[in-house]
Amino acid sequence: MQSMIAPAKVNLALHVTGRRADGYHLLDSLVTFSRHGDLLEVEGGAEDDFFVSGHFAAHVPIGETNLVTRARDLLRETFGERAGAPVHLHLEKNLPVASGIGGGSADAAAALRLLVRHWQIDVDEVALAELGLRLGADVPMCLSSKPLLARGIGEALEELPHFPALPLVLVNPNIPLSTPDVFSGLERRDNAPLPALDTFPDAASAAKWLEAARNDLEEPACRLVPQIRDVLGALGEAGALAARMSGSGATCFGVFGSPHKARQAASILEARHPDWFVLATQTTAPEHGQTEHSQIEHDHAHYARA
Ligand SMILES: C[C@@](CO)(OP(=O)(O)O)[C@H](O)COP(=O)(O)OP(=O)(O)OC[C@H]1O[C@@H](n2ccc(N)nc2=O)[C@H](O)[C@@H]1O
Ligand SMILES: Nc1ncnc2c1ncn2[C@@H]1O[C@H](COP(=O)(O)OP(=O)(O)O)[C@@H](O)[C@H]1O
Repeated sequence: MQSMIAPAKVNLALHVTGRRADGYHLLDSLVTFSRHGDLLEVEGGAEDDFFVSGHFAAHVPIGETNLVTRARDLLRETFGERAGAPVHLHLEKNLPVASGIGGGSADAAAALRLLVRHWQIDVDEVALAELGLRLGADVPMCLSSKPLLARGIGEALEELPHFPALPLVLVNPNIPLSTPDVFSGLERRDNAPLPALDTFPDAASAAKWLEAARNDLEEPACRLVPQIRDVLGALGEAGALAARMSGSGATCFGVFGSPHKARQAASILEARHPDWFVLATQTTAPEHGQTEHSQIEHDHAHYARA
């Protein structure tokens, strides 16, 4: 059996800078990945099957739209016989679904990596990213899972080799948000790109830089789910140096000065808001991309009572 973490993606900043003729938006986004995520396991079997467990399993679509089985089928379509042997796939769904932290995209990226390894298919990183893009705009960045700048529709990636690991608290009010609905609500699509990136020696300097950056999707997302403002306010009250929404929401993150402060804030938020998803975590350093993840971290995750 082989397994891999599918880490949560956090858009620390996301500027919408234009729109392509096909309707996809042009982005300029600073993206990091968390130590926590879903877990995907693969092993050979007599026939294909796919099983989902974990706190958010009930929210995962099973069938043709699932991004894990779509990744498997895309590899079969592309590599034929070489990807022929049946596989058992098990997804432990720990991240909220449709929540702006790319859980489905991360699952797809983990499935591509694990299956390519399982079937011993020789495919280079560029070709794998091209396959990933066919599953979703966020899949190439999830294949990297390192701190990076994402441009184009999210597929033009520039890794940031010196980005620090940031202590974060992720909070979701347990309300799913549809990505296309949030993009549709944008009032402006020609916003300025990200401010110039500095070197960030620590969390405080990253939080300072965030003051001059935005998530342009925050406004339309808040119109659809006003509780996002409550989440941002609660993160601020719990001591976050900066608090923003990730992706198309509704998950927000707070940046904290130390892992200890992040855990303390998560405990406060859990006590005050037992119906929210709260997770104290840390972003991965540049030397820890998806290929190096081996073990999921379950500690300090608080899942709202269903
Ligand atoms: C907004 C972001 C930011 O990282 O994250 P999430 O909120 O999904 O986590 C991504 O751009 C989401 O990427 P992903 O979720 O893979 O998008 P896709 O499946 O390719 O597209 C879903 C829909 O989102 C819209 N879309 C997506 C990406 C993009 N650059 N422009 C868009 O307009 C389109 O309406 C598209 O039909
Ligand atoms: N393995 C999966 N996990 C989560 N969502 C999935 C998966 N496969 C398909 N989906 C679909 O993808 C959509 C986006 O989910 P997700 O990637 O969690 O959103 P976001 O990128 O906004 O965090 C969901 O509405 C869900 O129906």
